[in-house]
Amino acid sequence: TGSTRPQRLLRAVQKNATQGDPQSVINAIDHFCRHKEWAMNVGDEKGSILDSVVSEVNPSTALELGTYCGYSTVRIARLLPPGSQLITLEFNPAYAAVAKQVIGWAGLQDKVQLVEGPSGDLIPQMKDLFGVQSFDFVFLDHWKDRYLPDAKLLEECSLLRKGSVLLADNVICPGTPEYLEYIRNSPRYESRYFKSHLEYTKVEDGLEKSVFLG
Ligand SMILES: O=C(NCCNC(=O)c1cc(-c2ccc(F)cc2)cc(O)c1O)c1cc(O)ncn1
Ligand SMILES: [Mg+2]
Repeated sequence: TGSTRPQRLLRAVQKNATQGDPQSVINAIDHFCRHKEWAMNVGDEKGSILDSVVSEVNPSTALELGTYCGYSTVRIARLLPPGSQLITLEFNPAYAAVAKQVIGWAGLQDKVQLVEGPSGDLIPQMKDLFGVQSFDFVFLDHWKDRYLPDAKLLEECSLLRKGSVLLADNVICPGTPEYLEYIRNSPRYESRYFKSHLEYTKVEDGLEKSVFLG
C-alpha cells in the first residue's frame, strides 16, 4: 500500500512551502506538478486568469465545485476580502482529506468551508447549511458532465443573482460541450472564452467566464 499522488503532492507542500504563506503553497504544487508528477490542478497559467477574475469580482460568497487537492481553493481564498467565505465541494473523501491539509498549511482554513459529498445533493442545501443567499462567484472544476446540471441547479435554487460570475475550467480539455452549448446560447448569460493551455502542458484548454444576467 504505497502513497497516492495527492499524498505525494501534500508531502511536497509540507517539505517546500512555508506554513501560513499561500503563495509558497501554490509555488510548491506547481513545481511538483511540472517537475515530478502531473496532477489536475488548474495550474499557474489558467490560475493567473482565475486570479484576475476573482480579483475583479471580489466576492463576499464564493463556491468551488471540485476541490481535488485544494490548489485552486488556495488561489481563490488568498484573494478574498476579510469576512468573505469560500465553500468548496468535493465528492472524493481521499481528495478532501489532502485538500484540508493543504488549505491548513496555507493558513486559509478560516476562509474556507470544505464539504464532502456529491454537488447535486449539496447545492440545494447551501441556504440551510451555510445561510448563503446567493454566490457572487462560482468556479466549476469537478466532473465535466456535472457542469451543466449543476449550473441549472444553481439557477433553480436561486443561488445566482444578477451579476454572479461562473468560471469553468477545462471547457476544451477534457471538454464540457453540453455546458458550453447551453451557456453560450442562453439569453440569461453573457459569456467569454479565455484561451489557455491544459495545466503544465502545451495542449489547448481554456476557461469560460459567464455572467448571470438575472
Ligand atoms: O475526478 C474527479 N474530479 C476531478 C474533476 N476534474 C477533472 O476530471 C480534470 C481532468 C483533467 C484532465 C485533463 C487531461 C487528461 F488527460 C486527464 C485529466 C484536467 C482537469 O483540470 C480536471 O479538472 C472526481 C472523482 C470522484 O471520485 N468524484 C468526483 N470527481
Ligand atoms: Mg480542472
